[in-house]
Amino acid sequence: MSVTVRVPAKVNVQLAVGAARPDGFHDLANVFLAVGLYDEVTATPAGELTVTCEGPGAGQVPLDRTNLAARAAIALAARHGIEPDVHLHIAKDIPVAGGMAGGSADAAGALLACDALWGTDASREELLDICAELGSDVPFSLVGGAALGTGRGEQLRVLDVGGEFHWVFAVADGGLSTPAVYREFDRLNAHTDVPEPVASQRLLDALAKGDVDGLASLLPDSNGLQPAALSLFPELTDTLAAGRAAGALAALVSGSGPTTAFLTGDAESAHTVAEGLLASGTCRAARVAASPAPGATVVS
Ligand SMILES: C[C@](O)(CO)[C@H](O)COP(=O)(O)OP(=O)(O)OC[C@H]1O[C@@H](n2ccc(N)nc2=O)[C@H](O)[C@@H]1O
Ligand SMILES: Nc1ncnc2c1ncn2[C@@H]1O[C@H](COP(=O)(O)OP(=O)(O)OP(=O)(O)O)[C@@H](O)[C@H]1O
Repeated sequence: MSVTVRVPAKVNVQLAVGAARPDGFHDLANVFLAVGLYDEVTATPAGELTVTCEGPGAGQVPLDRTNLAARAAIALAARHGIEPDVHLHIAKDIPVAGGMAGGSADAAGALLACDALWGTDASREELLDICAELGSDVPFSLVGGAALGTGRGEQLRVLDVGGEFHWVFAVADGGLSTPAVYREFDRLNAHTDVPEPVASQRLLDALAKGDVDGLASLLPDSNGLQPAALSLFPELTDTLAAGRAAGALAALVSGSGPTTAFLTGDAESAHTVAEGLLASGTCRAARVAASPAPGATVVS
């Protein structure tokens, strides 16, 4: 018997970043929105813990116990006093090291798949606790939809979304390391009094109403990590400009980057913007996706 779980990618429609805390993390007001690009994680009984991965960028994904999906299986097994003897297969469609929480999605997917396979029957609360131990983005990958993440992003409040939003994601040539982007944020703000991060009520209202133009007007300044990502990856400025020129309502760096996100008016304009981005030669691939998307879900 095998269990397969489908898990979405995310875009941060707001990422307000506070000053570095003593533990090195940053307090956030992180407005997560799940988007319809998915990884699938399949858990199958095995003699020992093994991981395989297929799909774009699979070569960059570690297949040992550092893989976030493997770490999720180990954490669940340890809590229940069993061995993590499972084969995890990851069918990857979320860009790797792209700021779209691909590794976090695999962790949430593996957790749910192993829980079903092993019959450990963990409560939602226990699953969310394990997710938070694995990484700041992992709880949201489990929950999906839209949520405000505070603390380091792991404390979630579910948000209302009143309509569909249509996106294009431009995949860059190369990746960015999340810790490196936060370090660059610290360097750029070394002489600044960084304010407490707060969620924008106007942005939450736009999400709740499904107000595409309202959301578009707020996105250009909504990602506090964008200056750091652009400083480390200056070519992204050209990608953002190309997407705007192709008709996107708004353009921003997705999370820590280097994937860039473009909000469009409808599904048809998303395809037009994707074509324009590809033709511009400023990205490696352009993916169309709608939001909100459901969180980690058992599909078979
Ligand atoms: C950029 C985002 O993707 C936005 O959602 C997240 O904040 C990153 O979440 P993540 O990849 O799950 O990050 P974690 O695995 O928890 O942490 C990786 C590293 O990112 C930095 N980090 C992460 C989250 C946070 N609130 N402050 C940080 O400074 C720390 O250097 C940390 O060592
Ligand atoms: N299951 C996994 N899938 C992808 N990368 C993984 C996985 N497990 C560990 N990693 C490592 O994590 C790094 C970051 O990958 P990931 O795709 O999660 O980045 P990201 O989408 O930028 O993350 P985030 O948006 O949460 O900051 C990779 O370079 C890889 O070395």
